[in-house]
Amino acid sequence: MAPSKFNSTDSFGHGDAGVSRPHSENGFGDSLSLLQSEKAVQEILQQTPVHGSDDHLIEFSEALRTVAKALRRAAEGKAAAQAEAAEWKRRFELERARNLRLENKEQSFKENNSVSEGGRLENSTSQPVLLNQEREHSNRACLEHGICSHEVLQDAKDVDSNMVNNKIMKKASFKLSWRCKGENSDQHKHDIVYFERGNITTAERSSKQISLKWESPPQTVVILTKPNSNSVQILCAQMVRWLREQKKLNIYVEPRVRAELLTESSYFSFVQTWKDEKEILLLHTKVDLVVTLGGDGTVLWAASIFKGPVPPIVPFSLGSLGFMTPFHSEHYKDYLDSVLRGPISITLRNRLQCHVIRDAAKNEIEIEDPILVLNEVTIDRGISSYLTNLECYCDNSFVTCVQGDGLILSTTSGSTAYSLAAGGSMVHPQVPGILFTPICPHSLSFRPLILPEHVTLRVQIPFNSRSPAWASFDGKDRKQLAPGDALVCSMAPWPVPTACQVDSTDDFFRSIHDGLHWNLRKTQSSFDVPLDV
Ligand SMILES: NC(=O)c1ccc[n+]([C@@H]2O[C@H](COP(=O)([O-])OP(=O)(O)OC[C@H]3O[C@@H](n4cnc5c(N)ncnc54)[C@H](O)[C@@H]3O)[C@@H](O)[C@H]2O)c1
Ligand SMILES: Nc1ncnc2c1ncn2[C@@H]1O[C@H](COP(=O)(O)OP(=O)(O)OP(=O)(O)O)[C@@H](O)[C@H]1O
Repeated sequence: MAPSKFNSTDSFGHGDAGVSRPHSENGFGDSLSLLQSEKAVQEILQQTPVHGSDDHLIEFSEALRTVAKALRRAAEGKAAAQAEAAEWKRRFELERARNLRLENKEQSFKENNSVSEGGRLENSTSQPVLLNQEREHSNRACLEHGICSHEVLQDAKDVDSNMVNNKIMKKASFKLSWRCKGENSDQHKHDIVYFERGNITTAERSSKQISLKWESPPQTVVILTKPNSNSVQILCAQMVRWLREQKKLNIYVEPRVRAELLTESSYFSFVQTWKDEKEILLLHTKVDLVVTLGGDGTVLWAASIFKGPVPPIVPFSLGSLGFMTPFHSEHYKDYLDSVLRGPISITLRNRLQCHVIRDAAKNEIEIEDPILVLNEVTIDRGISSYLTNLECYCDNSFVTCVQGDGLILSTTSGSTAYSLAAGGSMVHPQVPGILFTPICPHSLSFRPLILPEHVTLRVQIPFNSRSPAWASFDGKDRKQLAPGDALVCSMAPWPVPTACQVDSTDDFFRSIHDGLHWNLRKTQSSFDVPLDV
């Protein structure tokens, strides 16, 4: 992301940018007064009908309209800057938390000479050095061999919560690399585009198949299940027992599921769970693998639990459609066996990060927490019978105004869900892009778009909108957007890695064939008589 644009309210590119100067220059004070002034100007314009003969009034009202436009742009600049400020703040806090964690970790290794049995953390005086070396080595490996290497996520201040049977639980490390079909060597070229002797050649493509290889065995699994289903409950109990007895894994489930298991038998008392939101936020530091039992909704649910990094997910299909659930539950032992052994193909499913920017909160530094979606964010008319009136911007360029039932901003994973029903294209989940799909637009020429992954989209509810709009996130958590509010949306830095049954492409085609019966048609019969060629 580009550096903060606090002083760039004049970069909307609509011609009269000079009007929206930084606050001290334009004489209007802060954005609050900007928007109040805009409202006041709009009111004057509405209350004062101008007749064809009033030349001065026409001139005056034109000038007022220009001022109103300039004020709106300044306010929009503020909304974008707020979103960006929040993003930088979040990054800063993440970085600070990471540094603190590393410092604590090294400190705690210095203090504890021999932390656990089993020789894992013996020779602790040399451990910090080793950790540094490991980290350096892994960083180098990351740069040399793949898109990302591993990170050992032992949170020092969470040592207690990560201790099971007096053993420190260390997250399993793994390496992700491109799997190059047909390429003999493991060599990777890192420049994405080559420019040699005047010829431009692409070398790396982000849509190559990604392979996950465990560098230490996974130890902890969380199983997430669809509620209100007997078959899911039965399978869950069998899987927990098998993973514990045959694979010696630590197992987490949701509090509801733990209660169900304990009602069945006290045997399941080893199963762990979490108490509150704070513990859920730490789940990714303890869990090596996520297993979902349900349909696509359960995968969406699993993704929504992880507000930051997501461990690899193995989605078992116990629903009716299952676009994102390629594993059949009958063969769960074979599948889990091979996943735990690795290497496995994975699909890195991008998520969208959505910020709701309230007009009413324009003076506050804090804005609402971002919401991450795996399928899509939808802005629609809710229960209102009026057309939506959504002003859309891509980075700082005006895109269009959506007048219709609403707009879907979808990931490529979500392209087979609501966006598809609204006429959007189906897109392979590893294609980096954001789908811009209108819902029942009241115009003959509004075709859906696919935009590059790096853009920031902003959907603004104008003050003259007849009614509020509603945003929903993966079909849930509806939020009202009042006139003046905006939704800012960009690609999140934390994708959802889902295990493939075969590979990303094979799984994708299988899902559209089996799930949608895509382009299924009786084969046309051949001619009965031989063709005269
Ligand atoms: N008109 C529509 O098609 C429509 C309307 C509302 C919501 N939805 C979709 O439902 C999703 C929420 O799913 P849920 O299971 O929690 O709700 P749900 O139980 O109402 O199921 C919605 C259906 O959408 C399917 N689905 C979900 N994600 C999919 C994907 N990525 N590809 C193909 N199909 C997918 C599910 O399998 C299910 O059959 C939303 O994110 C939205 O995409 C679709
Ligand atoms: N662990 C969970 N806790 C709460 N709600 C869940 C959980 N898992 C799934 N859900 C919700 O339950 C609903 C149904 O789940 P899911 O889509 O997986 O099942 P399904 O409808 O049988 O499958 P399909 O979507 O393939 O038809 C969804 O709305 C989903 O958000």
